[in-house]
Amino acid sequence: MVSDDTTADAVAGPGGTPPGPSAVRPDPSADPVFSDEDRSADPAYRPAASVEPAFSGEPAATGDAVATDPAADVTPAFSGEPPVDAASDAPAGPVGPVFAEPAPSSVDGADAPLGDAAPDPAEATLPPELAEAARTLFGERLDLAAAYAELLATEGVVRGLIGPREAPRLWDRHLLNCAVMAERIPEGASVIDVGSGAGLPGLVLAIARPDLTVTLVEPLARRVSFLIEAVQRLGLTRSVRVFRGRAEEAAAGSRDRDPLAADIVTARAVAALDRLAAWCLPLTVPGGRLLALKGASAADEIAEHTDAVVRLGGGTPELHRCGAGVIEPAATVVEVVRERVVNPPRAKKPKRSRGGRNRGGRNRDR
Ligand SMILES: C[S@@+](CC[C@H](N)C(=O)[O-])C[C@H]1O[C@@H](n2cnc3c(N)ncnc32)[C@H](O)[C@@H]1O
Repeated sequence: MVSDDTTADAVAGPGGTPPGPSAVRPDPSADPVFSDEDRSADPAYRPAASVEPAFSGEPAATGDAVATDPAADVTPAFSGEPPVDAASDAPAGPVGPVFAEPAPSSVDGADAPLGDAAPDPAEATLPPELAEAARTLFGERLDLAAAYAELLATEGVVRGLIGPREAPRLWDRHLLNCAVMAERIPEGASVIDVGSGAGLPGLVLAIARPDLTVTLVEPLARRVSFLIEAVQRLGLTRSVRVFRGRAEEAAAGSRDRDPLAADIVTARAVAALDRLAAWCLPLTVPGGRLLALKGASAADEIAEHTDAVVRLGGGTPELHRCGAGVIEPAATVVEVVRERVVNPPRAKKPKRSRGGRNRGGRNRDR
């Protein structure tokens, strides 16, 4: 369905759901935002038979994104760094640190059969009943939020990042629901949004809170391409950057790049709490916090995964209702403080026999 020939340009430039209840809807945790996009269309996708277990749509809030992550081979890079070749995902030559031009429609998804789902910018119109909440949360940046909503309802749908049925529900389900997380974020904080997808909640927070510096971490090429263009079109290049890669890669750093870290790490609909803690706590400065936007499963996840979170250096996860009195119902956010720095277990060296060969090898030679 949707091709991703935009990848090289996208990574050359600088720069999907969830849960959480919304102002007028039931808990969406069981109803992921992303459309069932054709994962095989993404160049980072590896078919189940050759690399990994079958991919069953988007990882849900409790899903196992690691085992099924089709982006395992992606070369991590900041936007502005050397691009990734669209076809192979191999690093290509260097390019200037400028945004890619918005991709021509012939390569960014116009080939996809849109049918009745042809995007209608009017669907991104702020419903009157949500206007007050939106004004409260976005203040004088409400126009910017509206521009982002329109981008999601048009390009986001065309590129298969947002299901067409989501377009009329963008404000309550996504923008407002994510924006309320801002109340848990201190003034001037640095934020890393893990598994940003189409920019949720990271871009929403950057819009609502110009005092924040936000890094969007996302491994999949097509989403990164969208994020880069969104950052450019919304004029957020000074406060938002896009890192293409997995959270684990962002935290590990490389020969050329320091590990990433921030005061606050956010995530929505990326993985269950134990896995999220394993990915996100290493990205959190000591004393900083992981904020996971969750749905109805939040309390169960806390009960199930507290031990694992604590083993990973986190404090006891706390459940917070955000946006009370602004959106109905309030959003559910699980908060974990990084209390201790726990180093990942070191890989064991293979045991060697006296002759210097490992046992497995000797046995095999027999
Ligand atoms: C269901 S989508 C949610 C997107 C967005 N947060 C939202 O709420 O709409 C999950 C996202 O997590 C990303 N992801 C999966 N594993 C990841 C990892 N290890 N590090 C960073 N992102 C990851 C996927 O590529 C995907 O874009």
